[in-house]
Amino acid sequence: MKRADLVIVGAAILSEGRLLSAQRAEPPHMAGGWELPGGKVDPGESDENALIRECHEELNIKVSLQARIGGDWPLSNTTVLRVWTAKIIEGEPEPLEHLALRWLTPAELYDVDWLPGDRPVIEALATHGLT
Ligand SMILES: Nc1nc2c([nH]c(=O)n2[C@H]2C[C@H](O)[C@@H](COP(=O)(O)OP(=O)(O)OP(=O)(O)O)O2)c(=O)[nH]1
Repeated sequence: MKRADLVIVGAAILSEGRLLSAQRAEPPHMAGGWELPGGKVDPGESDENALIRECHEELNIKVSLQARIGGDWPLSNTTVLRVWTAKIIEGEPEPLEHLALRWLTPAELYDVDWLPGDRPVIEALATHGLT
């Protein structure tokens, strides 16, 4: 099996039993879809540091990572998504690079239009519980 060329890291940020979802602003074919905050791991950077950096750049918060959810979630033939649950240790999330942010309770988990690659992850998170 081919190793993934590109690793995307995503944060399932949890607070008071809710999950933070973020609405993509670009590219045009993904704009409006909802995702977990995160992004590409830079060369030489650890997955964990990339995720902490992305949360700061995108949301202006400091997070601490908790549990890995699953393994490599495929996004395409060459890209995988790796997900950690996270807690906010400083700041209030601001949509610096997203169209909107929304906190979802367990009952609201499927109220947003998740990007296709995220849907199995959201199911795993529902099983994990939003704590
Ligand atoms: N961050 C994030 N990206 C996701 C998720 N699901 C999913 O399919 N993607 C896709 C969207 C993008 O094609 C890619 C992430 O790229 P990005 O553009 O967010 O990464 P980045 O912040 O490092 O961006 P840039 O420096 O290239 O602008 O992964 C998800 O839950 N979170």
